[in-house]
Amino acid sequence: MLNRTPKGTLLVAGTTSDAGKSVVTAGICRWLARQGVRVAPFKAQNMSLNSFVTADGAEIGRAQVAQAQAAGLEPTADMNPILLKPGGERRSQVVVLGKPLADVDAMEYLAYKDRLRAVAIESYRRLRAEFDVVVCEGAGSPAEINLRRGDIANMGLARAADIPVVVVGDIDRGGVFASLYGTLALLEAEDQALIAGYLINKFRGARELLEPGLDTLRELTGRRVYGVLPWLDGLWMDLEDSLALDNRRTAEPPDAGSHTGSHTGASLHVAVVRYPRISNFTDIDALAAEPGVVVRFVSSAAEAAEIREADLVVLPGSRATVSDLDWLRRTGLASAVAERRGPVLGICGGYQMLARSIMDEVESGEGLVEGLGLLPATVEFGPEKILSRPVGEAYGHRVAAYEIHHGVVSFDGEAEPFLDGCRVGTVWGTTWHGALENDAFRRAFLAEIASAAGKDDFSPAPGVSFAALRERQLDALGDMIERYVDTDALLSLIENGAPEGLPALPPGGGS
Ligand SMILES: NC(=O)CC[C@H](N)C(=O)O
Repeated sequence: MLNRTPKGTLLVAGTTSDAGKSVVTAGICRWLARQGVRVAPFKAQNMSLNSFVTADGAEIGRAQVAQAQAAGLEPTADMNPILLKPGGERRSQVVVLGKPLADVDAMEYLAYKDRLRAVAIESYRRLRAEFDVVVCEGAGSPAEINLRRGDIANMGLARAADIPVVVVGDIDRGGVFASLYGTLALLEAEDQALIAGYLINKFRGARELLEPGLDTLRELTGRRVYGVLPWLDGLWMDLEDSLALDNRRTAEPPDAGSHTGSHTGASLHVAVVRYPRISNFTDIDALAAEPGVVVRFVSSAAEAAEIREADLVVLPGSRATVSDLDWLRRTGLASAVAERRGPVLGICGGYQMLARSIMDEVESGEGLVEGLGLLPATVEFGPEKILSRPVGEAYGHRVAAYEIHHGVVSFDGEAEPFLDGCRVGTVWGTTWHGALENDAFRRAFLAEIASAAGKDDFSPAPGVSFAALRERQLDALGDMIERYVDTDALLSLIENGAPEGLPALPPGGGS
């Protein structure tokens, strides 16, 4: 426990996307919360297709939800006031304080920026008023100098609210010294004055070998290295965006611990279709967490065999149902799905694809489109976005879930109800995200899938608690901060702001 209540703030920036900002922010939140500090996470602007619905029906990025949990809080819209959900190469839906505001291309978005900066700063100020500490997460890199003028999430925020900044660099990807140095040096002097120092992330190897580089970095920049964080396996749950998923072929099981018991029978193979606009892929994490369930992502025609051979195929959520369905057809994966006899589960966008027809003047503007026709259902897109936290039942177990969609599915009497959706034979569809996180339901569903796939001997492990896994991950991140960060120095930065007299480096900081 700390001998005082620290009050203050910090912004965690990164040299690149996926440098580990979300993980570090979550870790700092958990570390502070464990010491009785009332801390809240904040990310002014997030670009992600993994989102969640707060208790009062606001849509925010999933990473801020995990960080709120790390802080012991219910998530609120203020923690991520602006969420950009890319739907095409250049277009995004702009979600402001949890509700969709507009669908814009990258140029049109510039016109919104001043207004949105004010919205974000108001959210930040509300959190500051309510909590002792606010830990902000930047977006991308603060040295995207082409975007600096309109910036809301990095130095634009830090300058507007006088927030000290630490920059996280990913040493595993290489070039960490150049990117840490260059990120600072490209910024203008006033921005540089807020960059207090660095965190090296994802380090594997001998610390002694790193030390000379750290010394040089300190000398060249006049700044601290607050810590060197180790490479940690399996700490990705909820804290990644879809960009990071590009590198992943399998959903790694988190460390389930020894208390969960084991499954019986042969492994169950799950193939998850990774379309270009896959959304809410955190739905898959609960499957990957089950011992004996092997999850693979399928994203090209070359992998069609996986679709044919898997025990279960999952069509997950999609931010662009009609164009992802078109992609499914062009890759030939659609016919592989249609030819299957074994289980298929469609979730939200994936459920919509399984319908007979999709009427969409809203998301794609394509009008009437033929679906895969595996379920006796039709979809009608509406302008209003449905954001809710439904609770229902299946297989005699309570299921708490969340919904994020414009498309409304209706099904006819041939189908049996399943959650809010339906089932015919070995094809299941639901609009609900997060259903698989409900442990008893997930086990019952997996047992049913196993028998439908002819693996009657499979029986899921009796004791996996998905909520407990999340908690353990957050604890591990809190431990990481406690162990590998100079926490006294970090606390002093949070309380006192960036030290006076930090040198400004050329070229950004003058000659
Ligand atoms: N969450 C989802 O999969 C959304 C599906 C679809 N894009 C819709 O808005 O209706």
